[in-house]
Amino acid sequence: MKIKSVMVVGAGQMGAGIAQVHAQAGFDVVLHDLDDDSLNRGMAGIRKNVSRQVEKGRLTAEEMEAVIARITPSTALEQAAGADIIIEAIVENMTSKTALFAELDHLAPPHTILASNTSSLPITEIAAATKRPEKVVGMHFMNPVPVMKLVEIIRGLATDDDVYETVAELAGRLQKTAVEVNDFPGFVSNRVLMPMINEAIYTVYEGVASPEAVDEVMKLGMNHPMGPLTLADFIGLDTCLFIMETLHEGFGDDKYRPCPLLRKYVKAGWLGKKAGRGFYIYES
Ligand SMILES: CC(=O)CC(=O)SCCNC(=O)CCNC(=O)[C@H](O)C(C)(C)COP(=O)(O)OP(=O)(O)OC[C@H]1O[C@@H](n2cnc3c(N)ncnc32)[C@H](O)[C@@H]1OP(=O)(O)O
Ligand SMILES: NC(=O)C1=CN([C@@H]2O[C@H](COP(=O)(O)OP(=O)(O)OC[C@H]3O[C@@H](n4cnc5c(N)ncnc54)[C@H](OP(=O)(O)O)[C@@H]3O)[C@@H](O)[C@H]2O)C=CC1
Repeated sequence: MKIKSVMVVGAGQMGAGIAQVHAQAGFDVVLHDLDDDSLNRGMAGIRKNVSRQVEKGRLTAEEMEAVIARITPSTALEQAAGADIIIEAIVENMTSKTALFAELDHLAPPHTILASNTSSLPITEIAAATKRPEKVVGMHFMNPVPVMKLVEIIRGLATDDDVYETVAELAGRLQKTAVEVNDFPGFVSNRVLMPMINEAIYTVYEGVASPEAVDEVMKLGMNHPMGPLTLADFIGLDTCLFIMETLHEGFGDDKYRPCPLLRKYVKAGWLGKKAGRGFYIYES
């Protein structure tokens, strides 16, 4: 199937990035969120990102306006009726995602692919909330979406080969590389990345070193572009905790136990960069 129209649900840091890369690749995109404030924040982030490309001389001001004009912000989920693919990027919570997928299943035409950008939750379980599990797939973009080349594509138990091919081809049209993985908690990316971040948080919790020192060790010693605590703040500490909980529960293995300091920060509302405070303090 050739994708022509795209809907992205959730206009947070990932949803906005996903809408941006599709608009830049020439697709018409509906960007949905629950309220106008979230949509305005998402659209402002997109404008800021695309205008950086104008400053760097890669796009003209007219091209920038054309990219932004291809994105229609909307609070009406009924727009699902016009989409060939819907990419969900709402909060990393199974109850919220299954409720949304059940609703999308009612609103979208039978041919529409329902994709989830989940970081860790089982695609098979999300698919079971619909009557079209064969058309449900994981399409896991990396943050920041406009920069990172990978899309991890996750096959649920029932995902059709055609659906996998269509989504892999779509990733190619976005200039990204698709990597196929099977449906296990955390897939590959977060099964490997998140325990490293959780362990870095333990080193701070146990007083082994300050956040700055931990980050410096990993940047200078391992050539990571960001230290793990800066990266955790960048991802969002709520999302990091959700992912660790999914790994812990999914494998039943205590090696995935979320660090108590991570829980404490999330309870305090210190969610990282998006909240202005996490392991570091950010100016708005
Ligand atoms: C949790 C999950 O489920 C999965 C995940 O996503 S895990 C997170 C995966 N992501 C990472 O690991 C990111 C690690 N960090 C990095 O790769 C780099 O620090 C970075 C790309 C974010 C920034 O790179 P940098 O060299 O330090 O900064 P900088 O020179 O300012 O930026 C490099 C480019 O990225 C762009 N960029 C930086 N931050 C950006 C953002 N938030 N949004 C969009 N573009 C951004 C810049 O405009 C610049 O673009 P050009 O090369 O086209 O000029
Ligand atoms: N952060 C990251 O680095 C990565 C995250 N992901 C995954 O992407 C998803 C989104 O993460 P991220 O963008 O960071 O999160 P954010 O918190 O930045 O954004 C989530 C957005 O979804 C909105 N939302 C919540 N529930 C609904 C709903 N039922 N319908 C429509 N919109 C809704 C939120 O609105 P409000 O604020 O009003 O609640 C918010 O605007 C998660 O599944 C996450 O695991 C994947 C790769 C990387």
